[in-house]
Amino acid sequence: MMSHFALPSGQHSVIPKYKSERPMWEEFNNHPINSQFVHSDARSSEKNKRNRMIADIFLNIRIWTLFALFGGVYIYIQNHRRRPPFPVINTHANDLFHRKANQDYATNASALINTAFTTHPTTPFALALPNAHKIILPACLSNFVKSNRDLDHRELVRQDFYAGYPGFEAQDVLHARGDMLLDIIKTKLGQNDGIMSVLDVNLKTALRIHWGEEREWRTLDWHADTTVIIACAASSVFVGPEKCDDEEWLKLVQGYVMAYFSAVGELHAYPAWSRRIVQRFFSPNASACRKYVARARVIMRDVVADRKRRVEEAKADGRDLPVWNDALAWTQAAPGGKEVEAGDLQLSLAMAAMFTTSELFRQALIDVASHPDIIAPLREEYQQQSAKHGISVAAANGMVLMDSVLKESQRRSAAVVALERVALKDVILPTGHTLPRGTHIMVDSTSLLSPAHYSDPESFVADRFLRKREAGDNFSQFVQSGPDYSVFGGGRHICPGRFFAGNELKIAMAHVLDKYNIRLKKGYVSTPLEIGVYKVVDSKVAFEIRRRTED
Ligand code: HEM
Repeated sequence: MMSHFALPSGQHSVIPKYKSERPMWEEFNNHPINSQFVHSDARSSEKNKRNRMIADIFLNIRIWTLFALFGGVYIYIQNHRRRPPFPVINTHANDLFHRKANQDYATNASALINTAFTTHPTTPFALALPNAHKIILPACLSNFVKSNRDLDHRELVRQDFYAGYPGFEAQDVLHARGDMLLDIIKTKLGQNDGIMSVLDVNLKTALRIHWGEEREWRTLDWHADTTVIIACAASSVFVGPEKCDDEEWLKLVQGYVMAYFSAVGELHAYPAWSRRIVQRFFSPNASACRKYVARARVIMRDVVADRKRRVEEAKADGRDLPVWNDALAWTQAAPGGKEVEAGDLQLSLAMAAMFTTSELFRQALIDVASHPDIIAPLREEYQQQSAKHGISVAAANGMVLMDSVLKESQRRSAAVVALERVALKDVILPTGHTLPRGTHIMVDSTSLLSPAHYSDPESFVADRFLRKREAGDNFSQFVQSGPDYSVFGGGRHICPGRFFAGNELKIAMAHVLDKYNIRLKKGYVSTPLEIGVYKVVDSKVAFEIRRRTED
């Protein structure tokens, strides 16, 4: 994965290479200058004495008893401290190291939650995750959670995703206390006609390069060939023309996102006290993150310097100044933007946008390929809208069937919880229960697959949300959040990137359907994979494509 990395030129000359494989202290003792102070016989008898002392310590039963005692007290305190003031639904007797609880969580979370609601229909209960207890609140509290300012999303993400650890700087930037990046996402990315044509051109190019022009059926390299399409589209708007189709940059952002989320998953499994040590010294994914950050900073500093140079040259020549319409330019122009490493900003955008959007792209592709009768109406809708409005926000807004398809795919592949928050102080719930400060909460979202809310909830119904929308339901558009639909969150933390994600996905899906025939391998039935309370799109799909002849 790292082979594409060239270290910044000249770096080897500033970092002196340590010349010996021996431990540093051994070198110190053996160095002529130091050894002259110690006579060699005296030195060896000293060494023997020291070795005997170490052996004595390790063979001493009292020392081991002390170790065991401290260990036991530590585990007791940890378990005691971690116990929440609500019933835990995956607790087991004699499960000292939470192995059974973790196993239950990993393989059976949604069933556990559904069962728990039969005994606690309107009151909170707790779910033990490998890194913390999470309190699950009933969906009837979702509006309370969305509007309560003492229940914070950003602080939760900072805690759960280890902001402040070296290599995880993208997280620090994304969930920093200021609003610079969020404002840019909200104001510049969402409803900006200027970026629609950029997305359009780059998606066409990305599909031609990565999916090809082959007129015979072939199977995609599913994960890589779908992620790269979203990476190219997003990069065209985030980093701009210099790097949006640069192979090293595209690999870097995809590699960082993958390494970062893998490292976070690994760290969850370690006790809190050891995570910084593991992250710093024993996690290859975290170490990859540090290298990616260092390289991203170098690349982005060069791009920023080059842009500055071009502006200066244009000024000197009396030419019109060059203008860039991308997140790099917007952040550079924003107050405080220049103080943040441009590389970190880019990685943080990639982290927020890449995984979420490419997962939904994959799910929508699977759903549409599994329901081929919907393909012709979707193609027709795109043709009509682009003929009427050109490639624009208005055209994307007019793609109402595609909007419904995306929301339906999202409904079926969403996590069984939403609205993850941490209590910044003690919070009294409308149920009368108190959430102590520091409590992590999630709100039940199992209604997304409940027959009480959706007829035939397990099935993909392409126009389900379109019909609701036509019947006057205000919460049925892709970007809308409602009391029972919080896949983009809600309240002041609602995902600011949802408009951009919607536009990007609509154009990406339209181009795929316009240019390719798509299908799943014959007989293949795909379902999302549940990992705890989250779901990931089927990663093993044999997804087949063929370039269409009509153009
Ligand atoms: C299908 C794609 C996406 C999904 C499903 C998604 C989902 C979410 C969710 C669930 C939240 C938490 C909201 C809450 O709990 O109230 C969130 C927050 C956020 N999202 Fe997205 N997101 C997507 C795409 C994007 C994109 C494309 C961007 C950026 C360009 C983005 C940027 C952010 C940011 C910055 C936050 C933090 C907001 C805050 O803390 O106030 N997201 N997203």
